[in-house]
Amino acid sequence: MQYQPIPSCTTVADIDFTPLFDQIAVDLETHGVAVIPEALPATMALELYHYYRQLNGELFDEAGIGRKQHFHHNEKVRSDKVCWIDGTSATGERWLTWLEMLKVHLNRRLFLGLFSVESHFAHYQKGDFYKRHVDAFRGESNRVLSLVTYLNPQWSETDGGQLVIYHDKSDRAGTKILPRMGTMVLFLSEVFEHEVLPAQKDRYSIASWFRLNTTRSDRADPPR
Ligand SMILES: O=C(O)CCC(=O)C(=O)O
Ligand SMILES: [Fe+2]
Repeated sequence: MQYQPIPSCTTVADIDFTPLFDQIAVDLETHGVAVIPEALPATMALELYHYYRQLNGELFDEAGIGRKQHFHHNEKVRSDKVCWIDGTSATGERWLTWLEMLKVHLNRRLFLGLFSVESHFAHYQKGDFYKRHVDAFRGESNRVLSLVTYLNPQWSETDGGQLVIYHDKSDRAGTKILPRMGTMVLFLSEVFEHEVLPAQKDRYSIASWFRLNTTRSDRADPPR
């Protein structure tokens, strides 16, 4: 189905996100995973898509693996390029505000104790992939909840680039999701292994992680 933008007279402030946030909460509570097509309103999705595309790779880095002193690049595992989203652009700021609203809602509904969120725009070029992995290792990281939002106006099976979510260690087939504009996928970061199959054309997405607070009085723990 073609992605239908909502009328341009509608602004994000007019949109009631409660039904979407409720659906996310129910799906996470029931399955630990939520897959919601056309979740992000077109006004927001298109703004993010156009803003990060027009940067033309400026501010983008090769994606890495691990955090802090364990951080390294490994193009055998992943080959996409990423741009961390911060509040220095109006677009980035609006996106972070939206994530904050979702965080507050999920904390109220599910008592997850989510404290902060980090988010990057990712560009996979033809042939790029991300091998099977988890976003957080039990006890080692404070990433609790992963959210991937897709920003591709046209995408079909033959374009590859599916996200595959594996339900347990022995699951070989997984559930495949096409990275279509507005689709959101959420899952518990420590629980679900997943991978991105090689994309056959440019693939755009935003990955976000909600984190617990591990700040101690003697050690600050900034988002990344
Ligand atoms: O883009 C996707 O579908 C998932 C990306 C991912 O797994 C990650 O960045 O950790
Ligand atoms: Fe991941």
